[in-house]
Amino acid sequence: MSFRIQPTPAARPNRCQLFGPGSRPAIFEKMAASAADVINLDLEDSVAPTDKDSARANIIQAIGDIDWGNKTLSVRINGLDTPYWYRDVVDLLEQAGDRIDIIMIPKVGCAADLYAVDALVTAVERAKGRSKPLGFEVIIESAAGISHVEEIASATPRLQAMSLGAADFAASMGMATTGIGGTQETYYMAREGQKYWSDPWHWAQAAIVAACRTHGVLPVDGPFGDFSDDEGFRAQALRSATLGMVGKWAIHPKQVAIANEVFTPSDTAVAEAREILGAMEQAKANGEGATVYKGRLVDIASIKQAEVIVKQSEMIAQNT
Ligand SMILES: CC(=O)SCCNC(=O)CCNC(=O)[C@H](O)C(C)(C)COP(=O)(O)OP(=O)(O)OC[C@H]1O[C@@H](n2cnc3c(N)ncnc32)[C@H](O)[C@@H]1OP(=O)(O)O
Ligand SMILES: O=CC(=O)O
Ligand SMILES: [Mg+2]
Repeated sequence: MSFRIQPTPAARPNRCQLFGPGSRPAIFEKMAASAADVINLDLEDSVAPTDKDSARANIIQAIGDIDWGNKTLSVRINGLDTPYWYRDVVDLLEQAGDRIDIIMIPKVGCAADLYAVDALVTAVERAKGRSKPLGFEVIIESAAGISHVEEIASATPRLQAMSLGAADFAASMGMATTGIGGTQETYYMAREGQKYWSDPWHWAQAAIVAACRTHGVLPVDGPFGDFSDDEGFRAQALRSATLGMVGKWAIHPKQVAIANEVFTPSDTAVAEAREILGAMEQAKANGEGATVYKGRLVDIASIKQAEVIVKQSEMIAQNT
């Protein structure tokens, strides 16, 4: 381990973030009743420009009126290149009360974007005497965002989570696709007449996970647009979990259960992790740093791997 210890991210479940347009208040109660850990009420791209003001008013009303239980409640504000974002921040902080936990800042391109929002949020919080500091989450969904991902991850102590936004990311990168996440038909290797599909999101996800883990931020996989494709959603979520992400967005309620299942360590995985910890306890008692578990090497690094699974499982059990 480096002299600098890797910080621990917020200890809260973030297996699924369920989105809904702020211009569709009829679904807010359904979102609150869902099994998602995080609710994202949207003011940005699912809301038409003509509906921005009414969507903001809907969300402010609903934050106070609806029982959101123990969910993390987040509002996605508009991007810093729009005329809407400052009004989103000011009205939410001045009118929505303390129940809002986080704002999600889209299309972040550099640390200075977060500095600007932090300055505004801090001023309004001080003016209003808000007792609970507002958290931030960001979406990496542009060429600039992925290029500056590490400085963004370290930009402010308010930052709790960072998502990959596959739709805008693809557009910004000039990728030849209209698909939102998942397998891309044209991204394959060919050998002996067979196609072998590859994962065009992998490198961006890995960069996000590394930046997040360096700075104690939760790495999250963003939307999977084809909500009729459960198998595709599950495969994408499994790849994200394997890379170190802690959860995934749902853009339709049917995706929530799959995300929760994938990002909750299974009983089998937890049992095996505990057995590895037991095997290493025994090894330690024997004065050994390494031993054999089910025919494979386990050593002191295996303790840390097993602890990731056990701690995640315990944290979820304690908070859901
Ligand atoms: C690229 C990005 O930025 S993604 C993030 C921004 N996008 C969003 O927020 C979009 C969120 N999703 C939606 O708006 C909707 O789910 C849509 C438009 C995709 C589909 O909506 P519908 O056509 O109503 O879906 P469908 O008919 O299958 O809905 C089934 C039920 O789930 C409800 N429902 C639909 N979406 C949601 C949601 N996001 N949250 C909670 N409930 C929902 C419907 O009201 C319906 O309820 P009912 O059975 O009581 O009538
Ligand atoms: O905002 C999300 C995206 O995929 O774009
Ligand atoms: Mg986007």
